[in-house]
Amino acid sequence: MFENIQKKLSLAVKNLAGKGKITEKNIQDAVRQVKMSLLEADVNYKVVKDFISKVKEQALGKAVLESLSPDQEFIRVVKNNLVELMGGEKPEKIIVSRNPGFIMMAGLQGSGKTTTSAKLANMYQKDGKKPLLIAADTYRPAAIDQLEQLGEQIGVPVFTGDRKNAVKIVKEGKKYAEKLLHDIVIVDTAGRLHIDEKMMDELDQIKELINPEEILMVVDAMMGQDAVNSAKEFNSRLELTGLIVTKLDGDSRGGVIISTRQVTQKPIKMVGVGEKIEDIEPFYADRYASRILGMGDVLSLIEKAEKDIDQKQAEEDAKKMMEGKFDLDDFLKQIKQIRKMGPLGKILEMVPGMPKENVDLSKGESEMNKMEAIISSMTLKERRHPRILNYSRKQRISKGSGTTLQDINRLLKQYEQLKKAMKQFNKMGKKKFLGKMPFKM
Ligand SMILES: Nc1nc2c(ncn2[C@@H]2O[C@H](COP(=O)(O)OP(=O)(O)OP(=O)(O)O)[C@@H](O)[C@H]2O)c(=O)[nH]1
Repeated sequence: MFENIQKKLSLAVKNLAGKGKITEKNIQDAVRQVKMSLLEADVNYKVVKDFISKVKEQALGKAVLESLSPDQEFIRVVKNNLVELMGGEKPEKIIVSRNPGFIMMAGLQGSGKTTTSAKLANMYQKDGKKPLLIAADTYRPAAIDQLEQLGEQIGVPVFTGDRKNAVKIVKEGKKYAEKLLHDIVIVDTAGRLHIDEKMMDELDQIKELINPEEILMVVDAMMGQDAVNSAKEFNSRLELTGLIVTKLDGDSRGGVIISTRQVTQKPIKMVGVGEKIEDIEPFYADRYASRILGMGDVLSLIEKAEKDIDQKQAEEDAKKMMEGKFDLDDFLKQIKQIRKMGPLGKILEMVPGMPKENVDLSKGESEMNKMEAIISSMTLKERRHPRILNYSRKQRISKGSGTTLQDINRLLKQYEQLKKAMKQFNKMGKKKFLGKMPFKM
């Protein structure tokens, strides 16, 4: 699946590798390839156009993350936008809150509607619910037999009524469900090869009758632009609540996911990934974006890089601190890092072995503000070598930071004490060090 898109994109970004930064000129080719790939995957032209201009704007304006190369950065931007295009990172759930709650299934013939109805029933049954299937696809009589067989296979009852009049079947099925206390009712409606007025009329009547919480259109991923057009029509007539895209396991072009979502503005709630009854899963836009881009390794690397930058820095700083090698610049970085985590006092409580009494960092936010202001007013040289801080330098800093000379001296004292304490801590090992402390941990 998605192979075409993957190959094209791989080629396009390969040409970006080795370039120093992202410019209009060097992404031209990659942008064109992304555009072609999406168009070839049957994504609607207008959707592609908007997508491309957004990606371009973001990629160009962006400072490349330190640990990423421009090609990786470009993929990152494309991926983030793809995820957004497909509805964001969180999968949207099918919501059934009433008792019984009705799910109405709609879609063209052969889209996988009957199979998907059974898959859903099976899913709910496994979840401890008591589902009922209503077979209202009278247009293709074999569909009723098919649903009966599937129902038997999964042990979920199937209401078939007189097998002739869909509206009547649903009406009786509803009563049946209420009587037998089924909590979720899934109605398999008729499909046609093409949308026609008679079918839509029937769907309207069924909708009126059951007032469904979910109206899900089943769309075949292999159907390309036809699927998109029919989704648009179904939605304008029935007001869908979501889509289920089937056959994503096959050789389909994944563009249907993007286009149907865009054209209807309705979420993809589930996807069908095989013919077996268990082959249904929630839709994770994130995963599909990765699959579309076909760069699993690069993408996980990018994600890791994003997370690691802070982490690596923190580890390096911590190591420096433990060795007593940190300067005031590191001290400032630590303060900033700590501030991100929350109130200082709380954090210090969590640090075992922190010499709270000797180094009084726990005076709270205002103290931290002062510290930050003081160090920020120093030159880099002063931060690296605090020993050069003579009276006139301190006076300048005091003015610049709006603090007193005492504040500055206190900070320097604390810094020296912490440095000493850390060195000692590192040399002795935690156990011995704590034994020397005037308080118990
Ligand atoms: N590979 C694959 N096949 C699927 C999937 N979902 C459904 N199918 C197959 O698609 C074919 C058509 O599915 P049906 O459920 O009969 O289609 P339908 O939409 O109910 O068709 P009508 O009842 O005629 O409207 C069947 O052979 C299913 O096994 C899927 O996610 N992956």
